[in-house]
Parts: sequence; structure tokens; C-alpha cells
Amino acid sequence: MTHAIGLFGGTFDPIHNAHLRMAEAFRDECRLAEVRLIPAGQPYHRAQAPHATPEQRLAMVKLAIADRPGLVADEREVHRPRPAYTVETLEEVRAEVGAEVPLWLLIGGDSLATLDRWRRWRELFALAHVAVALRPGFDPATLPAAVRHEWQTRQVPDFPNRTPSGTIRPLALPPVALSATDIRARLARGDDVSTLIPAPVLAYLRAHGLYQR
Ligand SMILES: Nc1ncnc2c1ncn2[C@@H]1O[C@H](COP(=O)(O)OP(=O)(O)OP(=O)(O)O)[C@@H](O)[C@H]1O
Ligand SMILES: O=C(O)c1ccc[n+]([C@@H]2O[C@H](COP(=O)([O-])O)[C@@H](O)[C@H]2O)c1
Repeated sequence: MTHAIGLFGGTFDPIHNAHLRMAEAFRDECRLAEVRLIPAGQPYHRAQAPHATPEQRLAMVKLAIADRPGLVADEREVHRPRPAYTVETLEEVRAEVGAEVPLWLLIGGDSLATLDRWRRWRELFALAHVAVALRPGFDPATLPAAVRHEWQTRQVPDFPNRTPSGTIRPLALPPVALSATDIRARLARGDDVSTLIPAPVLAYLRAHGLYQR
């Protein structure tokens, strides 16, 4: 039997508890042998460059997942000397694992809402299934028409991992209002964030003077 693999890309500036919660729900709901967290080296699509370097964001991901079964770090985008296009990452992984292994890409509801601006976005579905972690306020009616069409037509009644790609699955996980933007703001104010990020990540960002006033 082929084991399905999950891919979870993000800026992770820094990784936080909502990321970890959704990665674990993704692993369990989609019955994935492993979930690869992939920090984006050059997230070209963001208005502002990340605060931490790619290496620092990767280090924080590794610390956060150290004791979480099935979660692993994938460094490929950190070492890619050009913008982080997810379609290229999926093509690389697909070439590595072969045509039959089910691949799942995890994104948040806000990422889904901008999917039609991603590089070669329609090709993503030929490479992987897409799982969506809903964020508070998510409303499919407000998705761009082309994305809404995919959302409506690619959901299937069961997700048996029989096909390698092509469906969309909303996770059952209840939405949670937590963002890295909020955590950076709290850190800059000197607020306590110990319930929002793992302790080793907090220790790392303090040791490296990240996100401080
Ligand atoms: N609370 C959340 N619920 C659902 N999805 C989330 C949540 N936080 C992040 N995500 C998703 O995880 C992926 C990586 O997120 P990212 O690293 O940009 O974190 P973020 O908290 O959205 O950061 P920022 O506030 O800096 O934009 C994205 O697809 C994003 O939509
Ligand atoms: O491939 C693209 O064109 C593309 C456009 C926007 C976002 N992404 C990816 O989506 C993931 C989440 O992005 P972000 O900004 O929410 O961290 C991350 O892996 C990005 O590289 C990818």
C-alpha cells in the first residue's frame, strides 16, 4: 500500500501553535504517513519580507516539531535561490515519490482565497490533493469565481486516498484566530506569548533577538 504524504508550506515567521494544531489534524484526518513542513525561502508574494531569515525560520520549525510524531522539516525552499513557487516544490516531490503516491498540500482558508494568483495554480491539482484549514470568517461565497468553482467541484463524499491528486478537502478542525502577525506584535509589546508558541521556539527567538522592539 502506498503511504500518502502531506506538504505544508508557510513563511513560519514564526511557526505557532495554530500551525502545529493544523499540521497534526492534517496528518490524522488525511491519514498521512508524514507531514513535511516547508519554510518558504523567498515568499515573493508577501508585501513585506519576513523578519527572520530563512535559516532562522527553518530552525524554529525544527524546534517546534521535534517531539511531534509524523511531522518533519523539508529544507528545499530555504536553499532555493529564487521565489518559492509551490508548483515547483510539488513537481520536485512528485518526481521523487512517483506518480502513484497520494500527495496532499495543506493551506489555510486565506491562502485558498488567493490561490488564483499563485504561479500556474491550476496545475497544483494535477500534482496533489488540497486540504484547507478554515480560518475564522472563512466564507466560500467570497472566493474568487475560479477558485470557488474548484472548491465546489473537487470535494468528494469520502477521501480514501485512492487517487494521487485532484480533490479538495476542508479539515473538520474548528477554526482558531491566531496568526504570526499577531504574535510578532505581542512580542514587540513585550506581551506573554508562552501559550501561543512552543517553549523551544520562544527560547530561540529570545536568544536571537527576533521580533523585539
Ligand atoms: N490560525 C490559522 N488557521 C488556519 N490556517 C492558518 C492559520 N495560521 C496560518 N495558517 C495557514 O498556514 C499557512 C502558513 O501560514 P503563515 O506562515 O503565513 O502564518 P500566518 O499566521 O498566516 O502568518 P502572517 O500573520 O505572518 O501572515 C498559510 O496557508 C496560512 O493560511
Ligand atoms: O506558488 C505560489 O505562487 C504561491 C503564492 C503564494 C503563497 N504560496 C505558498 O503558500 C504558503 C503559505 O504562504 P504564506 O504567505 O501564508 O506563508 C507558502 O508555502 C507559500 O510559498 C505560493
